[in-house]
Amino acid sequence: GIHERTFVAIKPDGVQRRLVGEIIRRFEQKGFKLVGMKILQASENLLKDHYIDLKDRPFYNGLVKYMSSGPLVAMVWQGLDVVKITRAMMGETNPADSAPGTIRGDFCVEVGRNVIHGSDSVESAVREISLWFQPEELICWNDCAADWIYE
Ligand SMILES: Nc1ncnc2c1ncn2[C@@H]1O[C@@H]2COP(=O)(O)O[C@H]2[C@H]1O
Repeated sequence: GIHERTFVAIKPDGVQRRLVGEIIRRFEQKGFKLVGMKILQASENLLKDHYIDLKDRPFYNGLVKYMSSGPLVAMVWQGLDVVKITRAMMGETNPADSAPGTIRGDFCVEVGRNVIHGSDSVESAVREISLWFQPEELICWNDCAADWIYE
C-alpha cells in the first residue's frame, strides 16, 4: 500500500562525489515521501549488523570498511511499491549491469563503489529501518500532493 517504506543509504562515495542532491531529487520527483533522513559516519558494528547476511562473503570486511570510511546519508522513503520501484531506479548491484537512466547506470562503474543501497524486500526494509532509525526520527507528514500522485 501507500504506507510501504524502504531504507535507502547514499554510501560514502556518493556523499564524497556530491550525489546527495541528485539522488534525493530523483526519489522526490518520482512522488515518494521522505519520512526520515540523517547524515552519519556509521560504526563497523552497525554495518556488520546491517550486512549480516553477507558475513561469509569474501568482500564482507572490505564492504564494512568502505561503508564506515566516511559519512553516509541514511533515509526512509514511503509510497506505493517503494521497495521495488526505488530498487529499479537504483539499477543492478553491479553498475556494469545497470541500465543508463538508473542511479548506478549513470553515476558509477564498480560493484564495490556503487554509491547507493536500498532494501531488497519489505521484510528487510522493516529490519533495516529499525536498525538505523529510532521511531521518533520518522516523521509522519501530510503530503499535499498525494491526491495528484494516487487516484
Ligand atoms: N563482488 C562484490 N565485490 C565487492 N562488493 C560487493 C560485491 N557484491 C556486492 N558487493 C557490495 O555488497 C553490497 C550489498 O548490498 P548493497 O546494495 O549495499 O550493494 C552491494 C555492494 O556494495
